[in-house]
Amino acid sequence: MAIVLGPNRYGKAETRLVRVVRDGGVHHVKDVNVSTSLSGAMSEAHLTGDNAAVLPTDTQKNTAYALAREHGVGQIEDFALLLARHFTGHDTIHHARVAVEEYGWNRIGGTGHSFARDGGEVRTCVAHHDRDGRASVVSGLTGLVVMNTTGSEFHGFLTDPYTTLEPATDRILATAVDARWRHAGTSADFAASFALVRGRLLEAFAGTHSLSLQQTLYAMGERVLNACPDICEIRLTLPNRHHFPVDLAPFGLDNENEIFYAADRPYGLIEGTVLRDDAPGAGFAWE
Ligand SMILES: O=c1[nH]c(=O)c2[nH]c(=O)[nH]c2[nH]1
Repeated sequence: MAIVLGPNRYGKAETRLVRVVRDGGVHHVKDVNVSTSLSGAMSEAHLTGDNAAVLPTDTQKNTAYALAREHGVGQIEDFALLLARHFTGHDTIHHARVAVEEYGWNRIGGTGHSFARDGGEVRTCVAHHDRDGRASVVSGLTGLVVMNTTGSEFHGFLTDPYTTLEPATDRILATAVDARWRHAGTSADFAASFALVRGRLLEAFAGTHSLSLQQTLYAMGERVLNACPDICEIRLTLPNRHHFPVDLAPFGLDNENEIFYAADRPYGLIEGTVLRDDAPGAGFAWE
């Protein structure tokens, strides 16, 4: 029996980078969180402590800042690809994974330099690049909180001796959408495609008469794939933010679907992938 080194990677997690571009008195803000993760000829580093192949995580952080200065940030997918491609320019770095989150800021006060953070929604992406020139991009969003106050049912489910859930024919359906979608190529108009996907997700959530969150999930994925030829696969994670009608009978009050307890846990967690049946292989895109 021998003990050997298995898969490994390393990088700088969560480099916070804010870029301010000044157009006279009108400022533009890009607020991102960059995480790099590199792999390659790292055996000696692990086995003998020889660091000759190791590009320090500190350098990786500096590279994010420097390339933002030289090239701007632009669409996070393009910036992530730029960084990933850059790192694989080193002989010892065979593969780079770069994840970027973007936080939105909205203008306030009419000053040109005042902003308020854009709720809890975050735009995301993960780019991969290897030394053979293979690359992939997955875009996404998290924290898109949505609710339908009617148009949602859940009944006809499997029951057993532990079932207490009452069938529902008119319930609140609420979730915080976490969606990630895989592009077939690496050169999309990522701003336009993000806007299109976000719009279709919202449209499908609002427009689907739901018999379950699973059914809504599929409808959302299907709507995105129908609208975006460049996207071949979408993965959705939908926490079911349960809203339970409160029993007000002890107080002599009725409650016709009006007063709810918004529970934060436990929550149902509905996850699924919707893809084209001819989607090209994902390779390392989801790693
Ligand atoms: O849309 C739903 N899907 C479920 O699988 C489920 N399970 C549950 O208790 N409530 C719900 N709602």
